[in-house]
Amino acid sequence: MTELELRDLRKTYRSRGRPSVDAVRGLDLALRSGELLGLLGPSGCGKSTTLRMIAGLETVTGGDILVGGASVIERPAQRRNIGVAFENYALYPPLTVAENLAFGLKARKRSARGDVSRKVAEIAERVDLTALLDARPAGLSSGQKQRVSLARALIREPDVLLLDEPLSHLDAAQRDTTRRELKRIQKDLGHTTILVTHDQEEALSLADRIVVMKDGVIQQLGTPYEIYDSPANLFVADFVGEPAISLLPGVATDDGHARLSDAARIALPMPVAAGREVVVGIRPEDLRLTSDDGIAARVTAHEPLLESGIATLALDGVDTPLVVLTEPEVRLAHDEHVRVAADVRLTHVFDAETGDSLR
Ligand SMILES: Nc1ncnc2c1ncn2[C@@H]1O[C@H](COP(=O)(O)OP(=O)(O)OP(=O)(O)O)[C@@H](O)[C@H]1O
Repeated sequence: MTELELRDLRKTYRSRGRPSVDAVRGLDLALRSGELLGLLGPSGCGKSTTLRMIAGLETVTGGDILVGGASVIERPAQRRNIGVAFENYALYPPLTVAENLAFGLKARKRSARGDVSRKVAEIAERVDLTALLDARPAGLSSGQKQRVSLARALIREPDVLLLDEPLSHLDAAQRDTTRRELKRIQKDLGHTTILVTHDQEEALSLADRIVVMKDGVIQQLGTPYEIYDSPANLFVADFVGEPAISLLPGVATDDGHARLSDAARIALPMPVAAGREVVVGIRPEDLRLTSDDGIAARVTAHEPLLESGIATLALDGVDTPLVVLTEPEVRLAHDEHVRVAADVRLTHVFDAETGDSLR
């Protein structure tokens, strides 16, 4: 069963004296029951607007939102049964954790007092908050506040769960643990979930599928592997991956190469008509330094890190730098001459004009 569906969903902001903004331009999406979908994109691409329209906190300019097959756009937020955990927690400071959780429940329907405390205890157990039920928000860490915010969204047993940048205020260590907990809780309880984030690592590690958005338009929908291994266009290739993919402009030759400059050529993974302007994309981990074959390059920077190093190379006559992951023991000097080879099967090729993948 499809639990949540967006059909040609649109939002235009109009304010007097200012040009209108098409924040969301015809979104079509169907989430399977229990699926966690990551909505990923840069600031201003329309993620929050989409989330707010689903939650009923923003009016819809066009299109439809269906939960369990029924349209909800005519329903006010409190009648949609959609749980939202906001980035800024939105907890009530004078109330204890238990009271904050109970508030979420009472706001929606009159529940018997015993029922409320049972539900609070149950959900606190689920998200590991039992020991903190009497604490107030001011005394909690960011990770704990995040869990209260999540618990408050979950306590209403929503049909759909919306998570807005759930890990953005956490430090690196908390982020790792909270991410794992979030995944466990979401899979345990089986909520159909949309997670909004601009952090690709968050999306890649948590989501069953990812939607990459730009300027209110879906660029690609796929599993984390599909998005990473087969980016649909230059934007997705560039946005997903850290360190970023190197994108090198070139011209296809009649012997199956892309000419990047007079001195630098690279084998193309598939036939492209000679003379066609392309952009060759190579991820840092798909390149290796070699002693004999490959292209001649000069080292412009090398950061030797614990697990692997990051080298930035200049190719003769090519303006775009090439970023390569190096083995942990490798040390490279500035201006050192090296040779570098790409794994042809993992090289991406895009149409220089449209930006679309040619695979
Ligand atoms: N209330 C509003 N009035 C006018 N324009 C708005 C309003 N809210 C958002 N916008 C505009 O709509 C576009 C999408 O904004 P939105 O907040 O949905 O993006 P976002 O991807 O969530 O960004 P961020 O990650 O920074 O929150 C932006 O151009 C933004 O300036």
